Amino acid sequence: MEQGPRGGSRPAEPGPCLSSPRGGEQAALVPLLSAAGAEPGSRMLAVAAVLPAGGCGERMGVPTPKQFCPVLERPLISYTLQAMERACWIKDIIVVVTGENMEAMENIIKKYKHKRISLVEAGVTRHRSIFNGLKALADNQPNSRLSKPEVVIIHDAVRPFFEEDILLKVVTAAKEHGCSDYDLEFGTECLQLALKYCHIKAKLVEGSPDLWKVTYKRDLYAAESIIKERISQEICIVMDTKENEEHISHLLEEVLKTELNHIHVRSQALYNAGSDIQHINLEQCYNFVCVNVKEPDFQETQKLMSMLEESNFSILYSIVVVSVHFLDFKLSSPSQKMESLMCIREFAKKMKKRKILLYGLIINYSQDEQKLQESLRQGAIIIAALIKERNSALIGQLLVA
Ligand SMILES: Nc1ccn([C@@H]2O[C@H](COP(=O)(O)OP(=O)(O)OP(=O)(O)O)[C@@H](O)[C@H]2O)c(=O)n1
Ligand SMILES: O=P(O)(O)OC[C@@H](O)[C@@H](O)[C@@H](O)CO
Repeated sequence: MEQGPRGGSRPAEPGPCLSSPRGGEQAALVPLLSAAGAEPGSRMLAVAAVLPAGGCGERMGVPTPKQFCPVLERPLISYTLQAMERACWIKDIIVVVTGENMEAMENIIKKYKHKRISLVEAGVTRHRSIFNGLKALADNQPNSRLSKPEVVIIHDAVRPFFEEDILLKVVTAAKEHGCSDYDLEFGTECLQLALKYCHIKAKLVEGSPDLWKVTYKRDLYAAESIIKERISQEICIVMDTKENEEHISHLLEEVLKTELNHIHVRSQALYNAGSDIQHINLEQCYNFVCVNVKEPDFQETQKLMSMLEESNFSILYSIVVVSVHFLDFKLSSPSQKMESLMCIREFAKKMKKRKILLYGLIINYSQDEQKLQESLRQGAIIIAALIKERNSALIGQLLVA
């Protein structure tokens, strides 16, 4: 797949298809692709994808092939599958891996609950791997549950960042366009090969800068930064009070909104969420700030953590929970409060195994308005750093603002 224009910034989720494709030229294709949008009797375009993942990643210089290298503790290829699965109109996704990595790939599919995937054995070159993937989709395969598609998207398994709109553009181009001199001049070798050997008129579709390929070790760090940036965009403040009842939670929310540009912050009273915290999952929030106003210790945070644990939120990404406690430093010392919260350390270690990163934050609740604003601002900066860094070495620490 070639590069396409920038789409939304949210990562895709496996599971139910929540997004609906939009946009000018794509609109015409939507009824062809979406089962829900198809007119009775209209024919749906059959689309499949082949993801070559059979390379050894020599240029990366590490023993693990780059498609299996962990990024935020999850194999790179799982991010690519996650993005591909977002297009629910792609019927089959063929992943091409070497025989020796077949089992590892099966485990990844199981662990991260990827859907619509079939595995095929790789060839010695990328083109041969792709060819094997295509052969599996041909209509003459004995005992195959796969049906022959009209359009096949070929996408390197090591290009994890792309949106549904570029997939639609590529499929549209495959259906509608011919090949221009310009494409042949400035396109990739794949376009020339398609023309030379298959007499297929290829079309180059412009893509976003995010579509780059992970090739060298530094690219893994870049990928990690992009993912961290994306999952830091949503923060849910959870409090142990009814909404608007407690001034302090809302002050913190206001400061977070002004201090953390571009980040979407929203509040939720925990008692409202009840045991049904699943609806937050649908909006893909992986960051929680739990404000313990009424409870003397971190009972409210524990309640939230049990809910998160039960809901199995953390399959794809680790979740950051910042347990916030207010204290007037003039009336009692922060060290006393710290002592009463010491058990957070053991609890954080336990939660780490469930991919929940727990940190503690004590904020000075000064009666002096100016001081209070200052400590809230400092608190917001600490919260932002914890969420952006997702540093597991700092779990269970009690920070003071
Ligand atoms: N025999 C091969 C070689 C490559 N690929 C896949 O093609 C994509 C793009 O190729 P490239 O970046 O060159 O990957 P590697 O061959 O693994 O890297 P290197 O050239 O550094 O060894 C990767 O997803 C890779 O796994 C494949 O399926 N089969
Ligand atoms: O240039 P590199 O060897 O890094 O990339 C090889 C392929 O991934 C690349 O040629 C296709 O994706 C382009 O169609």
